[in-house]
Amino acid sequence: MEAFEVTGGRPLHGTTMIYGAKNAALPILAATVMAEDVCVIEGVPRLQDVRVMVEILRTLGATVDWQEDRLVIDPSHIHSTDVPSDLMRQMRSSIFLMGPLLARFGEVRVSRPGGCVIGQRPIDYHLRGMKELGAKVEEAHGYVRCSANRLYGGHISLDFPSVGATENLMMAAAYADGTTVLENVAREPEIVDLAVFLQKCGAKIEGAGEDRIVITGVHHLGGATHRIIPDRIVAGTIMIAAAATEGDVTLEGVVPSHLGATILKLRETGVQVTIDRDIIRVNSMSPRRAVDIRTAPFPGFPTDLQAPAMALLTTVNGTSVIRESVFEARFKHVNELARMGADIGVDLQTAVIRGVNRLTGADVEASDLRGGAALVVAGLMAEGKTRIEGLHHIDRGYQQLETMLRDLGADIVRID
Ligand SMILES: CC(=O)N[C@H]1[C@@H](OP(=O)(O)OP(=O)(O)OC[C@H]2O[C@@H](n3ccc(=O)[nH]c3=O)[C@H](O)[C@@H]2O)O[C@H](CO)[C@@H](O)[C@@H]1O
Ligand SMILES: C=C(OP(=O)(O)O)C(=O)O
Repeated sequence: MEAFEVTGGRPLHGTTMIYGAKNAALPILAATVMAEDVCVIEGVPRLQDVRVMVEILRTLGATVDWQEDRLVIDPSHIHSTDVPSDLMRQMRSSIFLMGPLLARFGEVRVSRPGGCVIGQRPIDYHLRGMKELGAKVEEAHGYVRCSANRLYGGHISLDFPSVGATENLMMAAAYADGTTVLENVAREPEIVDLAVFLQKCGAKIEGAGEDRIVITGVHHLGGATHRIIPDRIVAGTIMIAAAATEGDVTLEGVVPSHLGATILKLRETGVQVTIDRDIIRVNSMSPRRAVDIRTAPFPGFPTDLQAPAMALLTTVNGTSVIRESVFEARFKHVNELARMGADIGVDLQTAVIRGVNRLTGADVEASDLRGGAALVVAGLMAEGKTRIEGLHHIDRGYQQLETMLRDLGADIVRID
């Protein structure tokens, strides 16, 4: 079994370039099945989830070729609308095939998606939305089949601004007859990126990035060339790791406005963060302070950075409180951080972190993607050696995290 071996205590120093966002690339790759011509998607990160999405597209009949960091996708020979359940199980983002396949081909068959186990993660908003657009939804034997001769514009208001449901419904509505109004939708930058890609293909979408999106359906989407936005969660993870190791790191190729809440919180802890166009520098030479964090949909503090932020807070002076308001079970990293000497109490969705003098290296296991990243941050801070198992979770969302960190001076190796 693969593991990371991290010897802590080395401040991160240097410059790193941030690659394309997993959470933007995955819905955009799924959306290419709606195009009638070749699409070129640039800046695609080489991650496990992307490999699974490529395999799904190929299984459906698309031609997909890697050219450096580019994916060239020809969807013109898609012959199946049935996403195999072994691929569905491998990641949450497989659900993004539902809207595009249904809209373009009139039917889709999927099973419940897999992904990080951080809560129940139902797909009821997705299904209710598809029904609102005129689809027949049948669930049996663990499969969901949606069908419709044509989808029709509708008025849908989400109970919670779900990122995935916003994206799935926006894609479906792009190909429906008439106008769709989506309300109480998510405003994440990845939603804007998906809308920009769809617009390049010919879709008519207004309001992406706000809480109300209006889509006027079209009957043809062409191909397009599109570059994926930089990964704000990877950037945030590196910023937190720099702060946690009292380092000095410059990130290039970022969009600082995507990281507003993260920058504010880091500054509140006493870390110096400077911004110059698409460059962020994190300098953390002085002692840090405890802070309280509440995760929330964008522009709030991202739930995907909750675990790495918790690792950082384990050794700051005072007591920090983290409230996880997006997912009901996203504290699995707490027990592993405790093995390393962290003092954290959890009550439902609230964690109270009492700062300790230092963490000590231990054998720990990642049980989800960002929880895994938190253990890496903790390992970089800890005295001695930390061995982190469960790398398949981390590899879902970080492109060779160990190489990126080693280039910044960390002592981290992947061992078998
Ligand atoms: C591939 C991708 O982009 N993943 C991101 C996406 O996940 P994902 O799109 O799965 O997250 P959602 O925004 O949909 O989930 C938010 C909350 O809504 C609930 N919910 C969602 C859909 C639904 O049909 N019913 C329902 O109850 C979920 O259980 C959760 O409690 O947004 C999350 C919240 O920012 C991030 O942590 C994930 O990294
Ligand atoms: C939870 C995440 O991913 P997914 O939605 O793909 O499980 C994540 O990226 O942190």
